[in-house]
Amino acid sequence: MSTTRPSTADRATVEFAKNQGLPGYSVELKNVYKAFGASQVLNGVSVGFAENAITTVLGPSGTGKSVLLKHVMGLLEPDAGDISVFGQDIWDLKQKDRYELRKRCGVLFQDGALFGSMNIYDNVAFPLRKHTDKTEDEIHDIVVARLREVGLEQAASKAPGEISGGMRKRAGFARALVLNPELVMFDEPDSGLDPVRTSLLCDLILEIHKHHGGSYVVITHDIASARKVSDYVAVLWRGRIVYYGAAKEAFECPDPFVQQFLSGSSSGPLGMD
Ligand SMILES: Nc1ncnc2c1ncn2[C@@H]1O[C@H](COP(=O)(O)OP(=O)(O)OP(=O)(O)O)[C@@H](O)[C@H]1O
Repeated sequence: MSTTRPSTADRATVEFAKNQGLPGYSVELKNVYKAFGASQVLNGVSVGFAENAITTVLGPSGTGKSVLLKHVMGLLEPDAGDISVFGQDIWDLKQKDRYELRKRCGVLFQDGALFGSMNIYDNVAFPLRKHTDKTEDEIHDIVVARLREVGLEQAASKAPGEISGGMRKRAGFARALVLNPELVMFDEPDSGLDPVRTSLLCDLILEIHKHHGGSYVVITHDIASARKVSDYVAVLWRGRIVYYGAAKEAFECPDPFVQQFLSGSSSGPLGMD
């Protein structure tokens, strides 16, 4: 008897994960569509991001990876489709509740998105001062611990402009972690870093994930980073998830597009368009 291989869309659903005895998903997108004017960027995206695991969303430049991330953050509203975070449909929530939900999520933007007018310590302390009633002593302990974790204890008093791009990313990572988020999203953490610093940042992501757990979503087009950090891989192309699976399987996937993309080859269905 032949068994039918489940489709990418099936494999990325909560129901499938439950049936397979796999962990559930912190985030689930079902048939999400988004256009900007005539440009259809998300064209029926269905994918889940597993609890307590690192999922990488890979895809060529301009394919909508950052747009996808902004939908998960509730920063962009889909034209159609459902987005649930921690089991709650974010667009069914009142704005106040969506805001509360967002506090359970940390984001590391491409450039760290630090406030240029604040030193590194104050940047990392900012979410604690804004969203909690903690005393300055309590905030101090948390900020110092987080800065130590990312190797920036000595840079606490520096301005973002006085440290390197890699250090800014690490500071952004420390800030993304201060509220103990259950979901952390990384928008191209490797952009602008040389291969050695990219590899070190990947080590840091793995180490901190091992220590704190949670659901991590890494958006990138860097295959080496994906190989290093991923438990699961989702490949986004032309507004759809064309592949979803365990990282080990992904790199052996026979699909010509996935193979071309994951091997970085110039021959295959993916061109410059
Ligand atoms: N707010 C917006 N208004 C109009 N178009 C947008 C907006 N945000 C994104 N786009 C368009 O959506 C498309 C996808 O952009 P996105 O930044 O998500 O790509 P990406 O896959 O993250 O690319 P890269 O890997 O190069 O960062 C692009 O054509 C972009 O111009």
